[in-house]
This record gives sequence, structure tokens and C-alpha cells, in this order.
Amino acid sequence: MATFTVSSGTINSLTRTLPLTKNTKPHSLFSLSISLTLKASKFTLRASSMSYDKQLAAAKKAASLAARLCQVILLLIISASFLKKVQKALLQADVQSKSDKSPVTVADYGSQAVVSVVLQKELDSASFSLVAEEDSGDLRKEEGKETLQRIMKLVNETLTSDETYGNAPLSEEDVLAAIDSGRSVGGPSGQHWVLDPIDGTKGFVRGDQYAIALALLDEGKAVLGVLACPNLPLSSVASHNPQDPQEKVGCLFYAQVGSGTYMQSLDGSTPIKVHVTDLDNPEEAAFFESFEAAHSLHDLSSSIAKKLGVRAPPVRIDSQAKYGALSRGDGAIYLRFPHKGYREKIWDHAAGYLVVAEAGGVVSDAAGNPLDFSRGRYLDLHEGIIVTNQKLMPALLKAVKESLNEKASSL
Ligand SMILES: Nc1ncnc2c1ncn2[C@@H]1O[C@H](COP(=O)(O)O)[C@@H](OP(=O)(O)O)[C@H]1O
Ligand SMILES: [Mg+2]
Ligand SMILES: [Mg+2]
Ligand SMILES: [Mg+2]
Repeated sequence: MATFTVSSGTINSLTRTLPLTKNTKPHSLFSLSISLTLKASKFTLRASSMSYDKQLAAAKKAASLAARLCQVILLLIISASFLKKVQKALLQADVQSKSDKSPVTVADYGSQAVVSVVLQKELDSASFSLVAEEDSGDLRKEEGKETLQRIMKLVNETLTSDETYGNAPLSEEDVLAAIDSGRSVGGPSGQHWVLDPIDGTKGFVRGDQYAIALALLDEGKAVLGVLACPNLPLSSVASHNPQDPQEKVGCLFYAQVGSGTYMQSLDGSTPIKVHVTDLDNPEEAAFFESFEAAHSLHDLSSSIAKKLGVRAPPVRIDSQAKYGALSRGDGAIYLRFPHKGYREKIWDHAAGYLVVAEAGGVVSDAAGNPLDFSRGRYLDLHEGIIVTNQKLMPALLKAVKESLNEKASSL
């Protein structure tokens, strides 16, 4: 159940409205305290049932529209490989390199702008705070002009495809401002949206898995998580046959703290409640890791899997689609061990974390500590991130500890 803390400030302001004098008798103080407790618990019930429904509806809408924009661009990028040279070069300009050499595409920028605009239209924009991956720096340069125009066109087409937004096109400056609204530093107080507009950009460019990942933090804790995974099959990844054109793809996972995790198709099927696997025998477990070896030490994962007795080879997929797949039991374990010196960002895990946690799973760092999203844009972690169900976690933590010790002593 969602917990709602009635702050001492609330109690103080309630107390100020009550007639307390020096003649107030002990028994009346006792009944006052009972009445405040009852008021507080009624408040608790009301707050947990109201909770974050409005924000959740807005987040689902924002992520679904952003997914639509991404799929349009993906089709263009993929079809570019069949086009003539000039068109191909034009469309390849849709994929660029950031200063840290990581890729960014018009879809990353477009998705961030769409999510930011939708959240601000649907909710109270005065208190809006967004911690997001991309910024408009490169788009404001002379050489970014054409890209910006293309993003503006895509964002406007996407927004007008939803009849509720009518036909009031955004200007270039509006799009830049929407992207830059993601510069918040987050932190332990208040509410902050956390967005990865395309998680798994490398997977996206390959035509593989990627996700639009959106979470809401309240007082430093993840309270909403939405993952739109446009290329993830609706059936288990274990039984997926990519050659079969009948197999449907496009999943929307969402979780609200205390209410479980649900999945529906991105085109709007009835949601179903999902749960992590209840497997307790690691020999039968399937484990996920990054497709990109540069993002996670594959050798370390295989040493851990071997210690656990896992028989199946790793399932390598990009992005937080791994968290989504694990939340519905496609696999039992997700291991992520970045190379030394890499700092994880909150937008790479916040939504996936809640989707798994609300589906009954456990997400921790390699020492078993819970992830702390309250420290700003980065996650400070011990070594890596491990994810599994409650039953397998003790054995997994033991295997992780042993493998890390072996690795340290071999250096
Ligand atoms: N050297 C590195 N080690 C670990 N993670 C990295 C990395 N370089 C990039 N990443 C992160 O890995 C994310 C993709 O996750 P995965 O490996 O599960 O597909 C990237 O998200 P973006 O694609 O949003 O930039 C990026 O934040
Ligand atoms: Mg990136
Ligand atoms: Mg990412
Ligand atoms: Mg990204």
C-alpha cells in the first residue's frame, strides 16, 4: 500500500486551529491526540486512494505519444538503407554524436520535447520539474538549425495526431524550451519527473529494443514508473520469433507505488497485471544483460551465472525493456556491471526499478543496498545493479559477492 506521511507541519497547523489553553485537562489532551490520529489515518486512506492517478494518466499519454514519434523516425532510418545515396545521407544526419561520443538522434530530442509538453499541458506546469537526459546545446548551434527544424516538424505532427491538442504548432523556441525543461537536478524534496526519452539509443538505431522511460519521484522515492517499449513483443521474449510477422510488438508497462505493475499494448489493449517469476531454482533461470559489452562486464555476469548454476545463455537486450521483460517473468535475473569509473544516471533506472519492484521483484546494487534516486542526476552505487525475485536474491547476492572478490584478487 502507498504510505503517506502526515508531516509534523500538518499536525502543527491542525493543532493551531484547536483551542489549547493552560486550563486544558490531560484527558482532553488524550482525546485531542486520538482525534488527531484518526484525522491523520483518514487522511492516509484518502491520500493513498487518490494518490498519483492523474500523473499516471498523463505519463502514459506522454510516453505513448513519444513512442509514436520514435517509431515514425525508426521506419525512416531503417528504410534509409534501401534508398539512394543522397536520401540516405540526409536521413543518417538524424543520428549524431554527443560530446561523450554517445549517439543521439532526432527521436531522442523529439521524444523529450513531446513528453515535456504533454506533462505540462496535462498537469500543473507551475510546479513542473523534469530531470531528463538530453539538452538543446547542439541544436542551438548554427550547424544544428536543420536538425532543429526537423524535430519541430516531427513534434508538431505527433502532438496534432492527438485530437485533444488541437492545432497550435510549437515554434523552434518552444521546442528548445521544452527540451531544456529537463535540466532540473532532482533531489530529495518535492516532486520531480525523470525521463530517458530514448533509453537504448544504440538499440533504437539498430532497430532492436529501446524504451521511453518516465518516472515520478516524490520526496526522493520513485512513485510512478512508465516504460514504453515499442519493439518488445507482447508475448515472452523467450518464445518470440522475430521472423513471424503475426507476432505483435509494442508494450506499455506502468506501475504506481502500492498498486502493482500492469502491461498493455501500446495501441491500447486492456491492461493486465504482471508479476515477476516465482522461480526458486537458479538452474532454470534465464538472465538478462546489456546487448552492448561496453555497458556491462559480460565476463563477470557469466561468472556469477555459473556460480548460481544458471544453464541458459544470457539474453542480451538493450534498454530498460529488460526491466519490463523481467517484471512479467520472461527472465528471472538482470545483471549490470559497468566498467570502472562509469556513473549510472537516475533516468536509466528509475522507471524500470518501480516496474520491477511493484511486480514483486527486488532491485539493488551489488552489495544489496536499495537504489537511491534522491541524490540528484546520478545514482551512487556499489559496483553494479542486480535484479531478481525475492526467492533468488540471497543466492544471487552470495554469487555476486564471491565473483567480485575473485575479480578483485585477480587484479
Ligand atoms: N560505458 C557505459 N557503461 C554503462 N552504461 C552505459 C555506458 N555508456 C552508456 N551507458 C548507458 O547505457 C544505457 C543503455 O542501457 P543498456 O546497456 O541496458 O542498453 C544508455 O542509455 P541511452 O541509450 O539512453 O544513452 C546509457 O545511459
Ligand atoms: Mg544517451
Ligand atoms: Mg538511457
Ligand atoms: Mg537516452
